[in-house]
Amino acid sequence: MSHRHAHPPHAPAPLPRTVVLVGLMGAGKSAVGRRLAARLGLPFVDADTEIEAAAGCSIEEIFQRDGETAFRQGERRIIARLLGERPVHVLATGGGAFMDAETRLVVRSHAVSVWLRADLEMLLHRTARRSNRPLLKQGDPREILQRLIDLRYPVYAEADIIVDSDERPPEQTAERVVAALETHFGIALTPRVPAAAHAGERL
Ligand SMILES: Nc1ncnc2c1ncn2[C@@H]1O[C@H](COP(=O)(O)OP(=O)(O)OP(=O)(O)O)[C@@H](O)[C@H]1O
Ligand SMILES: O=C(O)C1=C[C@@H](O)[C@@H](O)[C@H](O)C1
Ligand SMILES: [Mg+2]
Repeated sequence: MSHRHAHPPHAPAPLPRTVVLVGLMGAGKSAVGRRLAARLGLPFVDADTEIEAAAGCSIEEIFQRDGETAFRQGERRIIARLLGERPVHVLATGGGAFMDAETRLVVRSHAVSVWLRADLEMLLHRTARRSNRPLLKQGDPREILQRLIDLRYPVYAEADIIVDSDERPPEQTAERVVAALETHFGIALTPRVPAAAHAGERL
């Protein structure tokens, strides 16, 4: 009967599409994406990491050795493959990925896109430490990020959903993405394996 296939009470409404996170370097695509995936009980995939694994070296090395154009080609190919082959997941893209028209088309047809929007000061603060951002080493980070904001924000604005990634902790940003997804799809999303229920079963 239909009951046998019904979701157990604590199962989520299944997310119909992969969530693709877009935004500038430091927007929190990786940090928020990892938490969002955990919250939704979905696998988390980081396109930058996948590109590095496929190339066998870091993004900085790809930029140095093969140039940005080659990196962009690899990025386009890997994102198309991930969205075509992987079941529903949370995908953090590299900051430049959504600028590619072909990638935007693939994202539009396979996924729901979420722009994590952050202002210049926030981005500067968050990118001050970590590397893997060869673009920020080409000059003054403030000037570079401001230029990228001017260039990219009108395109990021094409995303299905926009969530502000501000000074609040990434967990809260992830929760606001969940709420926006619920509104977008008109469904209720609950964790696949609620921590409390899981612990309870083990007692
Ligand atoms: N509220 C927040 N939301 C997102 N990230 C935050 C927040 N607070 C602090 N961070 C930190 O900011 C840093 C940059 O975030 P993250 O690496 O996720 O950016 P990104 O969008 O993946 O950038 P890139 O495009 O370069 O990969 C991380 O160290 C992250 O932990
Ligand atoms: O904004 C960008 O163009 C980039 C962002 C990073 O995620 C990496 O994909 C790479 O450093 C390029
Ligand atoms: Mg990242």
